[in-house]
Amino acid sequence: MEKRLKAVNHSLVGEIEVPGDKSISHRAVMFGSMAHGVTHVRHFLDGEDCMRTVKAFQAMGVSINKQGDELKIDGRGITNLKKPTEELDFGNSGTTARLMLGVLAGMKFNSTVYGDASLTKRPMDRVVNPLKKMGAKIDGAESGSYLPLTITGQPLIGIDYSLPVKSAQVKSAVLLAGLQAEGETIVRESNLTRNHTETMLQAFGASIKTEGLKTTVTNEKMLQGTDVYVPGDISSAAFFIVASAIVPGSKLTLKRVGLNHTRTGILDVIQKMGVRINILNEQMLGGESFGDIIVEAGELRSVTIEGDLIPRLIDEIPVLALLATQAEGTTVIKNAEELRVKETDRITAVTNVLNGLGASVEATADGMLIHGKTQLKGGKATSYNDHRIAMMSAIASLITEEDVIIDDISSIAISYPSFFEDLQRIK
Ligand SMILES: O=C(O)C1=C[C@@H](OP(=O)(O)O)[C@@H](O)[C@H](O)C1
Ligand SMILES: C=C(OP(=O)(O)O)C(=O)O
Repeated sequence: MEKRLKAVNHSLVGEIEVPGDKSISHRAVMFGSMAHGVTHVRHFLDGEDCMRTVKAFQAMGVSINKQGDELKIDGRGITNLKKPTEELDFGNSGTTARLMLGVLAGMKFNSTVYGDASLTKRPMDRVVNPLKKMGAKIDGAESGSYLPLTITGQPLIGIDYSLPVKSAQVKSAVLLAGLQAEGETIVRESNLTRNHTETMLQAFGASIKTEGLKTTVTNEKMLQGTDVYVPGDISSAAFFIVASAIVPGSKLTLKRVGLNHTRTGILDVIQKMGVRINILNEQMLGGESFGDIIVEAGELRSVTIEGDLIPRLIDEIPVLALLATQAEGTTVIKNAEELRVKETDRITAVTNVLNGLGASVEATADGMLIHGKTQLKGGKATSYNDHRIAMMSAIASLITEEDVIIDDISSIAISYPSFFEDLQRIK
């Protein structure tokens, strides 16, 4: 579905509560299903990706009832999950695919999993390799590097594994397999990636311990259901944070947004760029902190985004690149090669879309150079069927001289089905 968007000629003012965090929503469904007893989830993200995870567990015999953004999960326990009634379709969801491989590897049954055209191109060997070291039997194209994959459930043994990629999905897959493995499973990271798996597993009663960059989990088949509140997704809030930062005179409040330190790189970067941020009403539930973020536009300057910061803002880089087009000087983004294996190659996609709208962006092997400040003109934008690229283009339209026409906005339902309603509310 194509969409034409017009610029605004006034500042943005108002309040938005973005939907629940995608990473936390996936994990709530998984751990609630694998636990014994009932788990209630509040402010669940009712997006296409998380629904893939819901459907996978329903196919394994778990009763999951959804009413609006609330879920009631009647957990079956890890050992009582049933052989799926069908091949599992993970759609566009990398998180579902990687984490579910860790769950399925140690089951007593066999399963087959597949995804859409984008997911079929994304690397699965990063997860399959450590799982094979644990004793898993996973078959598919190129030694199991790509979906579709067939998993022959096996007894697993713990490993001590150093992550070769900065990926929370790989870390989580190994930890979830570790719950079913004999002995200890240790995962070591070189950069801290999002830690929602570790935090939530603790709330479900797993014996898991993190010391610096090392996480250890032991066999735990008796997770206990608990209630989960899902804070707003900072990766979704990012679009409105940037909107508020690029439209002169704006002041937006984003209510109850997740503020887990492993996810707040965007707040550090935009403050360095000159955006004014205030955090109010900070609270903590289930080990996850959240609060209201107030964002006020200011004079923007360029920054360098690299190293340890990258995993803390990886999904926000497309919209941060848009922000950088409005900053004086050259913004350098490096060490972000992971962007090349997301829903699309996001380095190529962001460069092409922003240049098409009138920006000056150079792609590099592991990032981008964004020369600012440029007046964006507008015109056609390709979404590459990637939700984050489509939403970045929609936010760009707020400041273009002419309309922006996005070729297809359907991918936005992956992570933010109510995006245009929220955009309309502050426009
Ligand atoms: O664990 C997760 O929920 C996620 C981890 C990140 O992926 P990688 O683990 O591939 O970096 C992120 O890009 C993705 O949107 C969600
Ligand atoms: C990369 C993303 O998700 P996933 O890996 O789950 O497809 C994303 O939401 O930007």
